[in-house]
Amino acid sequence: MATLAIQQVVSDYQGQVILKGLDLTVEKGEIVALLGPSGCGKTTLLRAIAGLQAISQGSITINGRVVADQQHFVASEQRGVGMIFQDYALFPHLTVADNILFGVQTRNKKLRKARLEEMLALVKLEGLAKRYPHELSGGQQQRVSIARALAYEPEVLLLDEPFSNIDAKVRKEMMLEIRDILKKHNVSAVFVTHSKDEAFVFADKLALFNEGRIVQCGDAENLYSMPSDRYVAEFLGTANYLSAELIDSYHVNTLIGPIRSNEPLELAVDGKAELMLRPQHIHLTSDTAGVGEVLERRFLGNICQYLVKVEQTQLEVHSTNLELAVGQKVGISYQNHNLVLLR
Ligand SMILES: Nc1ncnc2c1ncn2[C@@H]1O[C@H](COP(=O)(O)OP(=O)(O)OP(=O)(O)O)[C@@H](O)[C@H]1O
Repeated sequence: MATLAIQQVVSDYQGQVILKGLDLTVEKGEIVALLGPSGCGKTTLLRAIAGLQAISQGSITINGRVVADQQHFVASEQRGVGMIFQDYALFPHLTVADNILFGVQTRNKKLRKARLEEMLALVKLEGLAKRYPHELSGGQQQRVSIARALAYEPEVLLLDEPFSNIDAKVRKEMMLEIRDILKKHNVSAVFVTHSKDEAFVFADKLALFNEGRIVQCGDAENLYSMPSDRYVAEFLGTANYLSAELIDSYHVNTLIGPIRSNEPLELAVDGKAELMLRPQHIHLTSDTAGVGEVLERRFLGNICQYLVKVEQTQLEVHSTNLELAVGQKVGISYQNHNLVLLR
């Protein structure tokens, strides 16, 4: 049984439909990123799961218990969800210890003390129990908010842009550390972000949003290498497109010659499509009789980013060949992979 099941959820604000029929499941111990640009409905879905936003259609089920549908609305505090916000939302007048123990039900002093110590050790804040939030760094405050959410032993942990206030220099390290904590405790989590880089580092599975819909859901590698459309392809990285015509179920003809796919291709009846190639799939060689011409060269350290013109098409190429100059003719080949054809 999935920890969280969202089925055909629709939600609106004053008649404006924000979530347009979403399906999503989160398995036990899985971390799922709700990823997409600003205003696409990620936070609205998180709020609907938390019970802070009503849904008008569909259902939300946590460990087999319906918490929201047309007949049911379980109050937020009875859903077993923990929330971590962008601004940490700690109680400023409570110490670290009291913040962490805020949602812990038991009144048994021994159990409370043991839970506090376990949580402080987990988030590496031993010795800071008596401090107040304003006496902590941003990263330490974030750890307290995590300890508070986990101390309550939520069935699902919800995180709303939890890393956006953390200094870019330590953000990745912090994300890996928190991911490690969630994995150790087998916590099921849903995490909102507009950053693909954060989603790649922190999540097991990505649900990519566009205007109130989930356009594709799966692990990062699968979405990156097998996007269902141009929106997904471009949200997750640079994409080049070449007009392609199907030769047979493994080959297409393109401006740079025939290209072979490792897996059989699926294509519309007319046999025409756009072939998506990532910048690192294209190889360049110095060749005076080559079909391409280097228009731009940008040195990026271990690679060069080239803009190459082939007839009317421009391709962005990331290459470890640093020797090519602007104006030079180049031969173009490709790395063997499973081709992606889009309409
Ligand atoms: N309280 C509200 N009243 C009316 N409309 C709202 C309210 N909150 C959000 N909206 C609208 O709902 C849409 C989705 O907002 P939401 O906050 O879910 O997006 P988001 O993907 O989380 O964006 P961001 O990354 O900017 O937080 C937006 O068009 C927004 O203007």
